[in-house]
Amino acid sequence: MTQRQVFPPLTLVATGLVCGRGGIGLTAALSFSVGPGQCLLLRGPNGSGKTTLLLTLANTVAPLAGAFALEGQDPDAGPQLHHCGHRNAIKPRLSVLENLDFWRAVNGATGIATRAALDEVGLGPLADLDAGYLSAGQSRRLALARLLVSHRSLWLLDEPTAALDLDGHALLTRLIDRHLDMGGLAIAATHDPITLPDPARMETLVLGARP
Ligand SMILES: Nc1ncnc2c1ncn2[C@@H]1O[C@H](COP(=O)(O)OP(=O)(O)OP(=O)(O)O)[C@@H](O)[C@H]1O
Repeated sequence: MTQRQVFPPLTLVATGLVCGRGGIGLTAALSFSVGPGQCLLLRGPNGSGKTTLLLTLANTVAPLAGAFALEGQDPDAGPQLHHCGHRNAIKPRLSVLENLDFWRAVNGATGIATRAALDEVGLGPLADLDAGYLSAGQSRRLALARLLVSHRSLWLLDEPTAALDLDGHALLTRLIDRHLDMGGLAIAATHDPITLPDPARMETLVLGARP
């Protein structure tokens, strides 16, 4: 249950959505909805279209058929989604803090302060290190920190646990759960288990093997 509706109450509705690459369909016609305080887990074998579905919902790849909409959106409210893709989009010559400041400037300073976000993901002590020196898991934590400084209703997360240690998994669970508490919504493609304290908040969509 949503504890306090900080984000606008949006619902992502997909109807007969077929996603693909290069004109080749990867998914069946998908119909689903994700409302405030809900998380949809995307599962399925390699190549089944999880990343492609996320890219489609991020308006990066055009759907082959069907449609989706973020219902309840105020057209004047600016971007409502943040896509956390496979790559961490880190600039190696900038410090960890400068990387996050950059993204906060690009996305709009609507979330929490950059130092607070770094503390939250455990990177506070590394704020002044060149980001190119971060380990794989630390780089992933920096990508997660971008979610916190950006304050977007809809999180699209592609393999968010990649390279994270057990503490990182717990961190991710905590971040998603708090986001849902605030009435946000999340869609996460993952091969790892993600378990929220309230399982009723989470649904799973399994994509099939590629024909
Ligand atoms: N331009 C293209 N033309 C044809 N097929 C493509 C093109 N670009 C990507 N593909 C194929 O589309 C599929 C992409 O799958 P996608 O990355 O969405 O799957 P996934 O479920 O996220 O996989 P994984 O679990 O491995 O991350 C792959 O099989 C890839 O080879």
